[in-house]
Amino acid sequence: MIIDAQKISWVRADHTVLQNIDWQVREGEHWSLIGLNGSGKSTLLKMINGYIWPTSGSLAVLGNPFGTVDLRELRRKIGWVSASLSEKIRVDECPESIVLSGKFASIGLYVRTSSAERERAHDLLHKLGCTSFENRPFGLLSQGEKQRVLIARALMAAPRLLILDEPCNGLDLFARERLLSLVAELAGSPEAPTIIFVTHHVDEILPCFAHTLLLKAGTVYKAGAAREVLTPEIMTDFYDRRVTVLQQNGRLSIALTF
Ligand SMILES: Nc1ncnc2c1ncn2[C@@H]1O[C@H](COP(=O)(O)OP(=O)(O)OP(=O)(O)O)[C@@H](O)[C@H]1O
Repeated sequence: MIIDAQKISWVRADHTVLQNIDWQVREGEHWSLIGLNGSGKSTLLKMINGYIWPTSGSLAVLGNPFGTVDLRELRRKIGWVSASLSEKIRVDECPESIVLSGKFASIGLYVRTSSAERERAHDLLHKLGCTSFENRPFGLLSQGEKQRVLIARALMAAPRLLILDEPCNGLDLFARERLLSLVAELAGSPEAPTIIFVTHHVDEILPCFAHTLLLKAGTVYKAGAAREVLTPEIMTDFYDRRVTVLQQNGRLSIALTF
C-alpha cells in the first residue's frame, strides 16, 4: 500500500482542518486530488510527507506506519513538486545542479557528485525536454521550463511516490499540454512512481489518473474510480452548483450550467 489513511483528523486551535479521512492508494494507481481553496489539500499532503502528524487516526505511507519510521528517510522516497519548492530554489542555480540536488533532498548542491549521478541528471533533463536550457539560471526560466526541471529533480531520487501539486499553474495552453504529455509518458513507463496530481481543473486530469479523491471542507467527499466520481451529479453536489461534465479526447471538463 502506498498511502493508508484511516480516519485521520487534524485539529488546530479548535478548527478541524481534516476530519475522518479514509484514503487508500495502492501500488500501480495514479490519483488526481481535487478540492476547493481551503478544503485541506496542502494539509493532507504535508501530513503524507511527515511534516505534521494526525491529531487522531492512523497513517502509513509506503508501508511505514507513522510513529515507527524515520520521516527524513521516508521523505527521500517521496517527490513533491509544488510552488513552495519552486520559490525556495536559488535564482542563479542551473538545472543540472538543481536536478542533482534532488538525489540528496537538499535545496542547493553541497556534495561532490559522481559521473554516474551527473549522467542520470542529464538523462532526466533530456527526458523532460530541458536540454536546450540546462545551463540557464533557474530565475530566467519560464514557468513551464521550471516545472519540468523540478519534476526531473524529483525523479532524481527515484521516488516511489510523486506528488505534482498544481503543476500546470501559470502555464499557457501549449506549455500545459506539453507538461501533461510528459506526465502521461512518465505515468506509463515501467519504472513510474505512483503519482498524485493535485489540480483545480478537471480538464487537466489525464486518463492515466484513473482514481480521484474529492476533498470538501476537510472531509473525503468521494474517493474511487475517476469515471464513477467525476459525474455531473456528484460534481454538482460537490461544488454546490449545477455543472455539466463534457468529454473530449478521453479527458473531461466541467462547465457551470446557467
Ligand atoms: N496551522 C494551521 N492552523 C489553523 N488552521 C490552518 C492551519 N493550516 C491550515 N489551516 C486552515 O485549514 C484549511 C485548509 O487549508 P489548506 O491549505 O490545507 O487548504 P488547500 O485545500 O490546500 O487550499 P488551496 O487550494 O487554497 O491551496 C484552511 O481553512 C486553512 O486556513
